[in-house]
Amino acid sequence: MLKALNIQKKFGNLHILKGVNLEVNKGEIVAIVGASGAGKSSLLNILGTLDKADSGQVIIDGIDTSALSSKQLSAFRNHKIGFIFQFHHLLVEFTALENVCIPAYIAGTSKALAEKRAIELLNKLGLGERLHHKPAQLSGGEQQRVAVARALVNSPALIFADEPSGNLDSNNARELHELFLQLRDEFNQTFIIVTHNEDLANLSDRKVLMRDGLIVQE
Ligand SMILES: Nc1ncnc2c1ncn2[C@@H]1O[C@H](COP(=O)(O)OP(=O)(O)OP(=O)(O)O)[C@@H](O)[C@H]1O
Repeated sequence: MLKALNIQKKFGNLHILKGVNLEVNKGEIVAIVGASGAGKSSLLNILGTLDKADSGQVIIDGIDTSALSSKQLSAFRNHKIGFIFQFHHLLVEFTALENVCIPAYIAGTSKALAEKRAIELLNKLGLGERLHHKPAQLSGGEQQRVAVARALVNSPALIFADEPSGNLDSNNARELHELFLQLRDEFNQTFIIVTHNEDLANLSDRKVLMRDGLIVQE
């Protein structure tokens, strides 16, 4: 599903990633853990094609992403990758349903089909009664579940999450973690998650420990 080969990244004089190799299989939940500053978010951004490595390759679903132009890469991200961040980044002036539909519209899906898929997902995530609420009218946990539905709407091959439960209380965090397991079990969904949350790291299929720009244990 994903293969990263010898990923290197420098910011100025700082050597942030020093040759990271990682392989992730379909249907796997992989947690990237490690101390603050180890390079976890930098790695996630490169694996998710939001940032470019100085050298090395990221191959997703058999496609070498380093060979894609920026336009091809945008389309690739829209179709193949879903993102969930610590702060949900929902658009405040749009409803839950509209927020979930937006990536589908960008992918060229018709309004009818996008809404059908979005409603299915929002129902599944327990938000069937909240379709027309705007983010400010939703709880933090609900907002994050809308962000999960948005990440799923184009049926991505891979979901990247950076501290997805970092902004949630323990009950909402637990519910979100259970949702990830359910999506893995039902849809064989693949997740790569950066987290400091030990519960989430422990329930993942594999923990990858980063230290000082390298994976030190898989
Ligand atoms: N755009 C940037 N420019 C310069 N330095 C950066 C940039 N992004 C990250 N860094 C530096 O790279 C190092 C790794 O940062 P990164 O955010 O990947 O760590 P992390 O392991 O995710 O940390 P945390 O757990 O605190 O989020 C840090 O020293 C950070 O200051």
